[in-house]
Amino acid sequence: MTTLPSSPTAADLSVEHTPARLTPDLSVYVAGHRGLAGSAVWRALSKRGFTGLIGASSSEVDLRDRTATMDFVSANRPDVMIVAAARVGGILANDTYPADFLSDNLRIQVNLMDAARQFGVQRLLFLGSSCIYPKFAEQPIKESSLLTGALEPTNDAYAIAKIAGIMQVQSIRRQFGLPYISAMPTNLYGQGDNFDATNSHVMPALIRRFHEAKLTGAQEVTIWGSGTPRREFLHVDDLASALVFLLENYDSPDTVNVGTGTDVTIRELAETIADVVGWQGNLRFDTSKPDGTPRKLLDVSRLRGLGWAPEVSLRDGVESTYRWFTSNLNSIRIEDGLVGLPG
Ligand SMILES: NC(=O)C1=CN([C@@H]2O[C@H](COP(=O)(O)OP(=O)(O)OC[C@H]3O[C@@H](n4cnc5c(N)ncnc54)[C@H](OP(=O)(O)O)[C@@H]3O)[C@@H](O)[C@H]2O)C=CC1
Ligand SMILES: C[C@H]1O[C@H](OP(=O)(O)OP(=O)(O)OC[C@H]2O[C@@H](n3cnc4c(=O)[nH]c(N)nc43)[C@H](O)[C@@H]2O)[C@@H](O)[C@@H](O)C1=O
Repeated sequence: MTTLPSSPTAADLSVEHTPARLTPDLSVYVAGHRGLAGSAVWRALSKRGFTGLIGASSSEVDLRDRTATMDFVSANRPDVMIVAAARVGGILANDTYPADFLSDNLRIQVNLMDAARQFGVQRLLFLGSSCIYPKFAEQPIKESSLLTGALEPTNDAYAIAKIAGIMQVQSIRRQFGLPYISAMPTNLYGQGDNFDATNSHVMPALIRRFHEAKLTGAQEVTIWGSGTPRREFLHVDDLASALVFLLENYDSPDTVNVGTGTDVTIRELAETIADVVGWQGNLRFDTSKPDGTPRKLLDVSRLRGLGWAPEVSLRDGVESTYRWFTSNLNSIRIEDGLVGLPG
């Protein structure tokens, strides 16, 4: 008679383990490797000598398609998977297309994580977002604030998809004992961002708008909302460094906030970008546009406690992003492709 190996108990799965080393001989599938976060992770792993990196564009493999996703993961059999593919956008895109944000993100992450489990992925990191926390969460927001209050309505559909992703990670750990983890980044920015005029996040939108105002000699630039909401901005190279760090050092069902621990008002951000771009004039606040959540500063003590800290200051990050933007005007990414912008 054969004896079946005993399944891990719930107690086994709730404890933190020491993760296996993330060595460069492992193959890593970076889902979403052409996006802001995924491309930064790809650069970080390449720098560390990983040669078995796997990626596919959405036109090659539409991750909303379950069969296509299963076939791709089955054919490539990655050791590690980073889930940085998602339908992503700024406040207006989230508010305008909630059905797409919910449906696309649920399908992408369910397909990827099911495929990971089925085809032997040893280690997985799922990326959520700080918008999963309640609109009026106590600041700075601890990971334990999850599901303690109502969400910000402009991005509640996207947030619910991301919360489902955290639960999928926890459920896979509980049922199958796999060391999958999730991380919740704050607002990101940097090279490779989406600079669409309408559907992007505030940082790329304002870099583009101030740049165009400088070129046209405009005396006034419009900022959406009141300018009073506070946001925390993390440079995407810092995000990539944090994610690699977590894959090497963290293994627990609890999600981890990834941020800088400091925030600024949107007015302060606009003033910084205007200064970096070299534009002077009047800021007009368009209060017909939504403000979104008044503040979402992450409590980053869990990640700091593990020994990781960000390196890029906001000023330096805006400067390097603007330098990258002006050096890549011929191929700037917008919502559905690449465009050339005036230089
Ligand atoms: N940007 C931010 O401020 C924040 C982002 N995050 C999270 O980080 C992750 C990455 O976001 P970010 O890099 O900014 O987003 P991007 O829009 O820059 O990149 C998303 C990537 O997902 C891929 N993708 C989208 N839909 C599909 C699909 N149907 N099939 C295959 N691939 C698809 C895109 O591929 P392709 O280019 O080939 O079309 C793209 O490379 C997301 O989970 C997001 O929620 C969290 C907090 C803040
Ligand atoms: C990362 C995060 O991103 C989104 O949430 P958000 O933090 O509100 O992100 P945002 O960058 O779009 O806006 C931040 C603030 O900036 C103001 N603002 C001014 N002028 C522009 C402007 O021109 N564009 C944009 N987008 N915002 C502007 C804007 O009114 C708001 O007060 C979520 O969808 C959510 O899903 C999510 O995860």
